[in-house]
Amino acid sequence: MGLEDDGLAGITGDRLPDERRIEGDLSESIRPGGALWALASAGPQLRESAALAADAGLAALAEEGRPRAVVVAGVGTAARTGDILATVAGPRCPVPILGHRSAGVPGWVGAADVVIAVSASGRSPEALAAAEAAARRGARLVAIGAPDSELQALAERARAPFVAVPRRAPARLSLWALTVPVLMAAKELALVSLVEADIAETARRLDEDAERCRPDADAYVNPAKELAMNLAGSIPVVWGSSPLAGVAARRFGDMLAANSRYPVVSGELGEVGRGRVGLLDGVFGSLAEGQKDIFADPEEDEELTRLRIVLMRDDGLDGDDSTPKPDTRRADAVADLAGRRGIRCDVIPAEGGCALERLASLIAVPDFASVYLALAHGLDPMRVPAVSEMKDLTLGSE
Ligand SMILES: O=P(O)(O)OC[C@H]1O[C@](O)(CO)[C@@H](O)[C@@H]1O
Repeated sequence: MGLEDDGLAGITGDRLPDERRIEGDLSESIRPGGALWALASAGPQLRESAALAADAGLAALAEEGRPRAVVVAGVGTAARTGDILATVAGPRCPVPILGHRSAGVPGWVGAADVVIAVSASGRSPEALAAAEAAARRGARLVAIGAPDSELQALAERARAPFVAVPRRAPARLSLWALTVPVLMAAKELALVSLVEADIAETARRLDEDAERCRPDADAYVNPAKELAMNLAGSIPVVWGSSPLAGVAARRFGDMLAANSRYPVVSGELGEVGRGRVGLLDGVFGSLAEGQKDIFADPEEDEELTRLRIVLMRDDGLDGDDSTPKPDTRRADAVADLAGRRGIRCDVIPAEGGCALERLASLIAVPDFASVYLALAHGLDPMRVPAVSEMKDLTLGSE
């Protein structure tokens, strides 16, 4: 499709958010295939993918024992599954887990390694090139993506296991369907301990959060609508207080950019505290808040763009000695810093009894919030013209 067909003409929406848009008729988003429908299917996605992965012959991966390294290859949401694997495996994982976001695989990959190629469509040039390179170099390969895709054909030629994940929604709305097979592959390699109860509890939590965030629940009882309206008109700054919360923060960045079209700053507090936290003192931080004095023109004050912090707070799991306890002082400190400057801050606490569930507890509500924020601006969260145009303009450049 060319620029004229899918360019600026495809962009509709309103610069100013209007809460009435998310309290009204949302039938377009809740019909099968709509954005809210896809997010509400997170729990079922997880269960279905676990069953598909269990039947995909992943046990063959373990035949040659522990690998030297695991490379998760793909782009966008597919690449996020590698970040999730690394955080669920934790810092004591005996082998390195690396995300590879460009075509092919790193130069050192060879027969001692495992490559997990992930692509929701089964078509991304990056994942295809990774699968091809892995097979050529004799690395153990597992591929995850749409059934009957190029990726499946490639995996079959390489006699590698393939987990066929049905494609019912865009990749970013299929995070859980793509993630579970990656985790199950790592489980076969004894790199993560993921028991059935972890999957069941995580899926249950996703179901419960979907219920809390359902379209007919008003903003005062719906945490996603509340978060969306808190962020409306601001520059969201999403910081995670641990490596696990950092993954959730970056995921929220992906969703705010693609669905709500908001510029986002996201990261992990350990790193942020040594540099980026400086933005609290800038034009959109304390300088904007400083305008709130009794002499300020209220209209001008309203027009100022401000930062809004979302703090994803992970205080660790009692009794878990596989992961060092996160340093809670960082989360306290950033909330304090924001308070001193008058910058508003929403805190989302991690809950649950295992890493996967804790991650889900930080991702589910923000995922819904990104869609509600898009809808509040009259934007279609499913159509992202800039992404389609980018694809057109770079076709064949890989
Ligand atoms: O998972 P796939 O199909 O390889 O796509 C990779 C990425 O490309 C996009 O489709 C954008 O081009 C993203 O939405 C997606 O995460």
